[in-house]
Amino acid sequence: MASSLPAYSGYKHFQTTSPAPWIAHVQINRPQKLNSFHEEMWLELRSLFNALSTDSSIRSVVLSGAGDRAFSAGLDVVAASTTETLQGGKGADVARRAAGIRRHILEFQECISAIEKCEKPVICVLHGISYGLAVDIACACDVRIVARGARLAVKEVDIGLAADIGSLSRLPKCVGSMSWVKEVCLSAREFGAEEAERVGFVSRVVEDKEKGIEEAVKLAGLIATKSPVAVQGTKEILNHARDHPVEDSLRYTAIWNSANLQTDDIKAALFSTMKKTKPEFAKL
Ligand SMILES: CC/C=C\C=C\CC(=O)SCCNC(=O)CCNC(=O)[C@H](O)C(C)(C)COP(=O)(O)OP(=O)(O)OC[C@H]1O[C@@H](n2cnc3c(N)ncnc32)[C@H](O)[C@@H]1OP(=O)(O)O
Repeated sequence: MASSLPAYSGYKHFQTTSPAPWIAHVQINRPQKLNSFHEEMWLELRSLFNALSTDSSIRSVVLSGAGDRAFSAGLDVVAASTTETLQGGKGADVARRAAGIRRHILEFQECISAIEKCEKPVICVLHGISYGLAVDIACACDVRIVARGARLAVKEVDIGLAADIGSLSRLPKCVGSMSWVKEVCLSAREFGAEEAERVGFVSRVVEDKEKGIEEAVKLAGLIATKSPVAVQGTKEILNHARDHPVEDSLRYTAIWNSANLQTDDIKAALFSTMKKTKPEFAKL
């Protein structure tokens, strides 16, 4: 039975509970519209993940979508069609209109990047419809689990735009084949759970959403038993390594660990290994 997390009860479109110590389970909570996102939601998403990032009582996060039908159907296309940005922007000339639109896109990108920047590992469970913005979000997560029967698509070309909130930037870094990335991004064709696993986009396929959440919570629980200094450092260094040459990554790692090797957690972990006990680590 999950317990409530009062600090996160004020979010209108996300329900956050704690299924086990140190773990937050965030659910996108707009199932009647297949968890499609309007602006208030992505602003809430940023605020929520920024808060989780520095919450020392949380060590790992699970992200899923409420309802049986969708992780998310992506951008709320009804709300979006009336926004200034998709109506061509406001301003006296093209430069001023472009500046407004650019700022809007950058802010939207930042909201999704809040998941990647969250200091705690984020595991997402994709089920049902996972279109467009859902893939942008999944790409920003650290681990992806998918339920059999899921229908994923980098849908943006179907609504007339080049994806601009992260899929085109992150998907090539999540999977090995640029040919496959181009195929799904250029065509917006759907792909399923098995294909997502075959190309390496997800690390496992599970029977259904419930099983996915169960496995995600179990994985989040295992991560939470480790030193938070080690876990948060590992996320930071892996994300840095993804975007930099090996030489730069090695230098960054050395600098990062010149502080973090001084942690008490190493002594505690080594002691527990020798004594065959479970280490306890202070909050971070
Ligand atoms: C600046 C740009 C930045 C970011 C861009 C992101 C791009 C994207 O996310 S692209 C993807 C956009 N999403 C879509 O194109 C999906 C649109 N929806 C559908 O095609 C269908 O709803 C479906 C997902 C195939 C499911 O069809 P069906 O099983 O027939 O269910 P529905 O009755 O259509 O849906 C139930 C209910 O949800 C509402 N809804 C579904 N998707 C959206 C959506 N994306 N935006 C807003 N509302 C959505 C749908 O209208 C229904 O609502 P009712 O009130 O029951 O009518």
